[in-house]
Amino acid sequence: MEKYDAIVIGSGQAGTPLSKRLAESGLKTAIIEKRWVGGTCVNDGCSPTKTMIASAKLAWSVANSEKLGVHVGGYTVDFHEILDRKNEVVQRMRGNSEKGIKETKNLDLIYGTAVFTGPKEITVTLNDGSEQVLSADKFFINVGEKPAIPEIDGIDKINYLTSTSIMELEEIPEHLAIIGSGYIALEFGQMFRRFGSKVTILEQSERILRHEDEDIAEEIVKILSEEDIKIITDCKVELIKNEGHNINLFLNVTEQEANISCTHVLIGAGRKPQTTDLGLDSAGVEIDEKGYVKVNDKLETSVEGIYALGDVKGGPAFTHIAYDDYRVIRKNIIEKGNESIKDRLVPYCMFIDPQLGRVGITEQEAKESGKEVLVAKMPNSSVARSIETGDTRGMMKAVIDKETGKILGASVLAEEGGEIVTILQLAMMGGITYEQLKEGVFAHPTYAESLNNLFMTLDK
Ligand SMILES: Cc1cc2nc3c(=O)[nH]c(=O)nc-3n(C[C@H](O)[C@H](O)[C@H](O)COP(=O)(O)OP(=O)(O)OC[C@H]3O[C@@H](n4cnc5c(N)ncnc54)[C@H](O)[C@@H]3O)c2cc1C
Ligand SMILES: NC(=O)c1ccc[n+]([C@@H]2O[C@H](COP(=O)([O-])OP(=O)(O)OC[C@H]3O[C@@H](n4cnc5c(N)ncnc54)[C@H](O)[C@@H]3O)[C@@H](O)[C@H]2O)c1
Repeated sequence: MEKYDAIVIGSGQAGTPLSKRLAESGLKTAIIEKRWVGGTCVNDGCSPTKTMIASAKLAWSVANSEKLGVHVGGYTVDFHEILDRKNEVVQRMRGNSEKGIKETKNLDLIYGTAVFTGPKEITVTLNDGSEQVLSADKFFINVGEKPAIPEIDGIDKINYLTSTSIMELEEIPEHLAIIGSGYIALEFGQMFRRFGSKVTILEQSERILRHEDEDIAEEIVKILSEEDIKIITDCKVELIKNEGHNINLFLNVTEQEANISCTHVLIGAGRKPQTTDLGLDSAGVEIDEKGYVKVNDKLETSVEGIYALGDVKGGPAFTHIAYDDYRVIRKNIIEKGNESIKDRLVPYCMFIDPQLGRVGITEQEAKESGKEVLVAKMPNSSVARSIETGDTRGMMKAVIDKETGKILGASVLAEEGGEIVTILQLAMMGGITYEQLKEGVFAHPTYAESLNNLFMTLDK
């Protein structure tokens, strides 16, 4: 048995930088990865999707160029070239991460699948089939999530796609039906519609994006409908069947039976933690009823010296949150600090077009909490920059503490909504009030300048 000071399981967005810092601090460290360095974000998530979304956006811009007086005389989408570019981006990022690990002194990168086989002991089945038993004083679990497959009659008999396998398709689907209407459904749905697929989105709840404000969700439905994306809500997929080259989905839509025939089915119904085969019982690490590792606000598990970071601990599943988990652990363990994940801001951006940038609380959350708030709201048709660029889809809104004037949250559905909301996040971090933003001098005509106008709506 080989003994380490620290072992990181999973080379995701938290595990990779953490393993390097642990090793640099003088600890003999190993990082175990069963697949590829970089985890979901680099290999199956953020980077490949956003690379492909850039192609989809360009296709849409070309298709709509006449509105701005530019006539291009037709265009074609070469899916293979799009995939080649995506693969090149992914391989470059993965390669850089792997190189960084390999060049770090005191750090061993072991390719294999780790399973706890005792307290502070793991067995790694290496990719050549052999086994290694390793022990360490400290373990860091960063194994992430994988797509959750809903229990639907017949689902195992069809060749369904997940967010991972859809990026390896050889052809653009003729008709893509998507089960679910979250980030994965909406980002891939709009992307493939722009590549030429017919797209139908099937959501079991009464509306899409229930955690967002209703007006924001309605605006998104309107935008996607304008691109001929069909969204069916209140819909239960009861049975799925192959029918020749097609796949038939039998639906119960608001208690009416309906039927859809499509060529491909994408599952975008959430993700689940990769803890089932991790042997956490042998280590005594507690999980919740959904399989997420239970942690406190310092990311400590139920066993001293074992920590969990990133998606596997549940809660918001984003790359920047996994990375911030790394920061908390680094501060506490290497720099002897006293950091916590409690009350940290959780910004995010859904990369549909226009983007939905979000931070802090929504109007509906403010109402539920009974807090006295002001809500500033403005359509992008009032934004000079949007009018000039010819894209007035979407809206901006901010929730403000009535007593202090400080911003509590914001939703920006706009071109570069992710960047615009970050300005509001900075205001939240610095305690800047909405009145200061209303009177601030910002370069004309930028999206940032429209924040003057957003907060001026409160004068009326
Ligand atoms: C399609 C898609 C698009 C996304 N887009 C965005 C986005 O735009 N912005 C954003 O912030 N987030 C996005 N996300 C979410 C983001 O990818 C994740 O939140 C982030 O990657 C989580 O990182 P992590 O460190 O928790 O784990 P992961 O990155 O999932 O890494 C876990 C690693 O552990 C390895 N592993 C698992 N079990 C074992 C084991 N037993 N032994 C050894 N290794 C193991 C896995 O192979 C994997 O490499 C997206 C996700 C998906 C699926
Ligand atoms: N831009 C980003 O940051 C980004 C992009 C993609 C993915 N992600 C991450 O990946 C995670 C997973 O994304 P996701 O879109 O799969 O999950 P999600 O939780 O965002 O949405 C899943 C949706 O599927 C619906 N659903 C579940 N079962 C269903 C069924 N049987 N029939 C119909 N609808 C059903 C749910 O009601 C929900 O609306 C997200 O939580 C997010 O953290 C982030």
